Amino acid sequence: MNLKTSVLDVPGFPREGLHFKDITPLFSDAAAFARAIEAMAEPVLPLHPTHVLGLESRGFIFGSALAHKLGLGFVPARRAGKLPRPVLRETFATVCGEEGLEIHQDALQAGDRVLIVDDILASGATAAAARNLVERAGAHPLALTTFIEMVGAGGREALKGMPVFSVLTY
Ligand SMILES: O=P(O)(O)OC[C@H]1O[C@H](OP(=O)(O)OP(=O)(O)O)[C@H](O)[C@@H]1O
Ligand SMILES: Nc1ncnc2[nH]cnc12
Repeated sequence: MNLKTSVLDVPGFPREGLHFKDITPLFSDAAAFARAIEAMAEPVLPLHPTHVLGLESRGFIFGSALAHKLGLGFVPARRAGKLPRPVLRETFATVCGEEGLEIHQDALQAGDRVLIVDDILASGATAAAARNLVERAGAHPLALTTFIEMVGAGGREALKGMPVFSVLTY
């Protein structure tokens, strides 16, 4: 199965000069979505994660499916201001301005082995913020698993020292 047929290229979105990868066709195709989750699960099984940290919002879709498949708890990393109880917050720069990512202060504990899950790795700013949150919580960031990796966008460099697994590269 060629999963690239489930990803549509949208030049000019969300603005001129950017090239958006639309993965909604993957989600609506049960067989393709299942194959994507299998491909994301396979390399991380030997790491023995205890939790999945899913990054808002498309990382929630992959992350919750993966957590279910692996029998793990799911922790959401949300945009700033969305979680109701005390949080840890990391801010980072994106092409659209400054963003904040938060987890509940009590979401992870020392000794937890956390798999960070997102839909796409580009500059790595989002995943690096997530890794910092895991470390600040006293837990261990095991790896990032992402469906798409934009090679040459700086993601691997931003996550130096942490394994990165991706299913599709562009
Ligand atoms: O590696 P980076 O340069 O940080 O880019 C990757 C991030 O960009 C997208 O998030 P977006 O803000 O578009 O969120 P969404 O999933 O809610 O659409 C994507 O879901 C990743 O989280
Ligand atoms: N090229 C891209 N397509 C979709 N989401 C993204 N997030 C960062 N880069 C992206």
